[in-house]
This record gives sequence, structure tokens and C-alpha cells, in this order.
Amino acid sequence: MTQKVAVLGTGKIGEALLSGMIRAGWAPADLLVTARRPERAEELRTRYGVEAVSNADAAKRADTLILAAKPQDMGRLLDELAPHITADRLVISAAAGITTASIEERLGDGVPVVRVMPNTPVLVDEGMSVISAGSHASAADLAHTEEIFGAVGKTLRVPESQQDACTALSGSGPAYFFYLVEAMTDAGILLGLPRDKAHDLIVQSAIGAAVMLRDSGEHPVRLRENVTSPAGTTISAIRELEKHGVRAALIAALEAARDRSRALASGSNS
Ligand SMILES: NC(=O)C1=CN([C@@H]2O[C@H](COP(=O)(O)OP(=O)(O)OC[C@H]3O[C@@H](n4cnc5c(N)ncnc54)[C@H](O)[C@@H]3O)[C@@H](O)[C@H]2O)C=CC1
Ligand SMILES: O=C(O)[C@@H]1CCC=N1
Repeated sequence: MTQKVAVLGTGKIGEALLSGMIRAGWAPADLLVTARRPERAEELRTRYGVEAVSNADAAKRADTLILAAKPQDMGRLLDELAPHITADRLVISAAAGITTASIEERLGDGVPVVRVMPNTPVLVDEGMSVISAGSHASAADLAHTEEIFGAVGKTLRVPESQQDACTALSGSGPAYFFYLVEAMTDAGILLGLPRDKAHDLIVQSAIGAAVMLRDSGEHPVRLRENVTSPAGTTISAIRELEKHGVRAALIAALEAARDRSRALASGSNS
């Protein structure tokens, strides 16, 4: 029997995942989506050829439900699902901060829940998805989750106690790199380069550095040292980064992201 997968709350990450699953060979006929606004449902139908249904219908018809609404909207979404969901479904939550225990409590009846923190590079099949099992999730449920998210990048299993930290590192991670590129492009402009050229130089440097980090087997410190010539340009830049506390700023930033993830678990809206 064909397994149906539904994406519930198909916004940015939900659509990124949906598009990746279709690229990876899932038939649109086996995929369902839900969206709050009818125009959004129509857009997804037209763009991907998938059926848009209500949350209740998704719970009745799909074997696997991927919850991709904002943490602040999860309570309402779970309330809509609870009357219709049975323990032969798998619920995968991508919501930052929300624990499997809180989802299990709302859905009841031993429904298996897996928590996943993906990131937007699933759009280019270079995602990083961090996976933790809830108390009713089986080995087969974890394997099925890995099959879905592994189709659009790497996966890593972690204890759920590490999910908030992983959210800070890889869930939000792409944003930090985009932010750096934006800031470095501004620097290029200050140094007199046209914006498009500055952008291309920085992006290609980022790609080159990322591939070296992934493929060279070298420690990042060694890779940086190889760029840093005695009395050269790089060390002058590094001194400024240290003077401005960039390392400490990054540590504080990721700590703040981890704390925000924890706060979302308790329903914080502010
Ligand atoms: N954007 C990202 O890079 C990542 C986001 N996440 C998580 O994914 C979730 C969604 O984030 P985004 O895609 O950025 O937000 P988004 O706001 O783009 O998407 C959420 C979508 O859910 C819809 N929605 C809300 N309640 C609904 C309901 N009851 N029924 C149907 N649809 C409903 C909204 O209309 C919206 O389209 C969040 O929980 C976030 O923590 C996880 C990893 C990465
Ligand atoms: O900013 C957020 O809350 C979401 C979770 C990880 C990435 N984006």
C-alpha cells in the first residue's frame, strides 16, 4: 500500500521540504498539504500538483503528518488534529522548541511522534535535519523520518535534550552565513567594489571554504592558518575581528537562539 505523507502548515520550511520530496521522487499524488489561507492552498496545488486538504482530512488520510506550523500556532493545529488521529499514524514535528512530550500529551492514545529540526538548504538537497524520537516512536518510525529528510540532505539522530542547541546551530545556522555574506558585501562596497562583484567574490569564497571544510578533513583552525600569511592581510583582519569580540558575539548569539527555542516550548510569544 502506498504511504501518504501530509505537510501541515506549508509555509517556508514546509514548502522547501515538499519541493525536495518531489525532486527526490515522491509522487505528488501521495502527498497532501494543508494551508491556512485558501489562496496559499491554490498556489501549492498549482505549483506542485498536490492535493490541499483540511487538517482533519490530512489526519484521516495520511500515514505520516509533518507539522510545519510556527511553534505559536502548534496548539491550535494539534487541537484540530487530536479528534481524528490514531496510533497507526506517524507525527513528525519540525517546530522549534516544541517537545515530543507536549505533542504526545495533546494527541494522546500512544501516537508516535518524532521531532525534527531541518534547515532551509533542504531546498538545494543540502539540508541538515536533526532527529529525535518521542516515547512512542519505533525504529521503523525513525527510519521513515530519515528516509524523508535524508532525501534532501544529511540527517543526524540526537537525544531530544540536545534539540534546542541543534536548533541554534543548524536550524538557524544558514541565517548566520547569509548575514555574514551581507556584511562582507557591504565591506566590499566600502572598499570601492560594485555590489554585484563584491557579492560574487564573497559567495564563491563561501562556497570554496564550505567545500574545504566538508572535504579536506582538516581542522578549521588549520584551514584558517593556511590563509594567514606572516605580516599579511588576513592577520590584520583577524585582529579586528578579535578586537570587536566577534567570537564572543557568535557564542552569545547561539546561546540566545538556544534560549529562545526553550522559551517557545512554554508558549512564549514575546
Ligand atoms: N524557516 C526555517 O528555516 C525553519 C523553520 N522551522 C520550523 O518550521 C515551522 C514553520 O516555520 P516557517 O516555515 O519559517 O514559518 P511560516 O510562517 O513560513 O510557515 C508556517 C505556515 O503554517 C501555516 N499555518 C499555521 N497554522 C496553521 C493551521 N492550523 N493549519 C494550516 N496551516 C497553518 C501558516 O499559515 C504558514 O503558512 C516553525 O515551527 C519553525 O520553528 C524549522 C526549521 C527551519
Ligand atoms: O527562526 C526560527 O524560529 C526557525 C527555527 C529554526 C530556523 N528558523
